[in-house]
Amino acid sequence: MMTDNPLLPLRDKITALDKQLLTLIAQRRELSNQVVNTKINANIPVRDLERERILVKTLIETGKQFALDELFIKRLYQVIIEDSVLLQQRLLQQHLNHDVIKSAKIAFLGPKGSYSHSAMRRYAANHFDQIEESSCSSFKDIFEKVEKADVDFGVVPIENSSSGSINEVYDLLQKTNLHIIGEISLPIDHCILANKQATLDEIDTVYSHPQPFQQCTNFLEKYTHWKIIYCDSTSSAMETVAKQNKTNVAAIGNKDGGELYGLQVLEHNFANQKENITRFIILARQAINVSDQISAKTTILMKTGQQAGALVDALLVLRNHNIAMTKLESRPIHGNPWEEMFYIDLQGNLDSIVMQQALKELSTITLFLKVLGCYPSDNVAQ
Ligand SMILES: C=C(O[C@@H]1C=C(C(=O)O)C=C[C@H]1O)C(=O)O
Repeated sequence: MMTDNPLLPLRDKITALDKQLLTLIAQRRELSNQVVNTKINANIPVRDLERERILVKTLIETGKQFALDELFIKRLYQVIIEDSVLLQQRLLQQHLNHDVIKSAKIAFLGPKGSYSHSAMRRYAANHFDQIEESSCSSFKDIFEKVEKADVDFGVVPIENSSSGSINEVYDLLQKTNLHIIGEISLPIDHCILANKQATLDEIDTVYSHPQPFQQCTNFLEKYTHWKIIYCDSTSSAMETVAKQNKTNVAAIGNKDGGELYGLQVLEHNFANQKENITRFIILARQAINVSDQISAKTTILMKTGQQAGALVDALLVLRNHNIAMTKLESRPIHGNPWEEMFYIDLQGNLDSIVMQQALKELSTITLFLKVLGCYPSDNVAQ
């Protein structure tokens, strides 16, 4: 005989409360939307860290009355405020660039189900009403499709918190005329994905893109008998495993992608760094303007002379203008052995007076200097 689930009445109440919570969050978002209009008219910066600090402090006090934990409230509002700030940044950017792009064609490393696909979808959801997805089999292919105007934008990974820079992408940036117009960071939870019925003990062959293998070396040391096979993307690895339909093969990729190919998760969250994050950049043929009311990043490419202290001299220019550097990367210049190209991510707007002055000074002491792009920073740390 069927018995009624005793949890049902309470679960119904929880569901009803959750609906109210979402309604309130949507109302809060709408207010944030109105706030940005006032900020545009009065030229006020989007971010107000002091207001955020006082707000969270007050909420923690209020939470105490309901026995709510301080850390819980901090985490909850970090997410809510981040969403609010990113929403305002996007609205401001649309206002400045007059570009509410309804429909866009975007290239990514595919097939569907790759991390690049997830990053592309997340970026697109916040920027366009409609998209046409263009799946590519290499990073080079993505660059070429944007350059040839086969697509409007390209999304490529640039660095990962476990394995570091994605050199192939840095090398392609050296030769392209494309501009970086945005960035998006995606938490990466690698999974061992196998066909139904398979168990971890049976696996002897693992397919994936070289990147996940690099990010999971500690975990892979436990399985030295696994044969490792490189693929164009994590999703093509999943596709291969699903097609073979055997119980001794597996792919490393993400859970959602695995579902798409009918694979089960045997193990997950095993990257060398527990917080495994990949930062992706968005490429376009045209540079964008970034509002001085939001936090911006400028990426430059430069080649210094080979004399002692040449790089230090260049970095001193940045320090003297109080420009913070969030990343410095160097890559060999093809055809010029032992010469290096430097990639620098700077905190600041390309159009600001300090940045313009710093770049002017840098151009006099470097052999080559190019701005790869200025774009809104997606880092909304509090
Ligand atoms: C909503 C505002 O914009 C930003 C977002 C905030 C929020 O979501 O609470 C608070 C301060 C600002 O950084 C505001 O200025 O009030």
